[in-house]
Amino acid sequence: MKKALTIAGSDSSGGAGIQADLKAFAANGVFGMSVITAVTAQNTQGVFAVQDIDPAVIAKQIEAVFEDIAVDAVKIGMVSQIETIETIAAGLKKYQARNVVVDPVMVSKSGYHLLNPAAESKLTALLLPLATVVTPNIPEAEVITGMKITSLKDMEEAAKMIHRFGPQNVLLKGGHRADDATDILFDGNTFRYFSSPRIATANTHGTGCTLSAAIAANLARGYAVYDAVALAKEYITTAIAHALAIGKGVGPTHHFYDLYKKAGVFIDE
Ligand SMILES: Nc1ncnc2c1ncn2[C@@H]1O[C@H](COP(=O)(O)OP(=O)(O)O)[C@@H](O)[C@H]1O
Ligand SMILES: Cc1ncc(COP(=O)(O)O)c(N)n1
Repeated sequence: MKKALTIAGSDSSGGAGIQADLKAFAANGVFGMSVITAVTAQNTQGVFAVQDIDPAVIAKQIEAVFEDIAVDAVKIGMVSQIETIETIAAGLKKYQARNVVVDPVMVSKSGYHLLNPAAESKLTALLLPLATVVTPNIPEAEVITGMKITSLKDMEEAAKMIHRFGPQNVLLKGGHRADDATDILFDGNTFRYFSSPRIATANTHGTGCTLSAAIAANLARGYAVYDAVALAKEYITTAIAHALAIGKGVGPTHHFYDLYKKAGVFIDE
């Protein structure tokens, strides 16, 4: 079985972060492992506290995994602080990690800064060059590029600018626009579009985490980047279409819809 590692923050409500990644790994057929960068006290309504993990302990988690197990892909999510980013970059280089998907998580849907704004340029400088695919949403792409993004043309322009920071591929997600949910993949030469109708739902907690983890799982299984993204886009669309109205706020995506359906489990219980 292929093995994927998530390096990210814990979401106590299970909808985003490490928890979403491990569910997406399992549902996409890979063995999931985790390096926890921060513990958040979070639910569908907001983020209430964050404890960043000591960088020495992050380094040890990375070491414990890579010294023992062959890692087929890595997904990076919430990275909190400058020292966290430096530690992760050093670890990925030391172990020559491959199939690295960087989700440049900055601000939660509830408006909480999961990345210290002082660390934004560090993330761009140290993690983007190590990425096989970087997956910014529109607000993150605006921070990375400094440009305002409204149209698909703007998204293409921003993807080009982000590519100059060194990732092999940029997947600029269009979830935050009003139109169809169109994501753009740029490999330095060609733009490819992944589109789905916008699903009318309030429950989109963890969509970015889920998508990037599914891409990492597909890369671990040997899919080329385009196919890994195409399959992950199908996965996230199904997961959003059947998102769960859990909690009082923005509910999580449904990771096991297809499996539950096959098993005859009453999925909306
Ligand atoms: N309402 C929606 N309907 C269909 N797809 C969506 C919807 N919202 C987001 N997506 C898709 O979910 C994925 C995550 O996108 P986005 O919400 O932009 O990321 P993030 O969670 O990082 O803010 C993308 O593929 C995006 O197109
Ligand atoms: C620990 C953690 N990591 C990431 C996110 C972003 O979630 P989203 O995918 O909804 O933007 C989050 N809310 N919490």
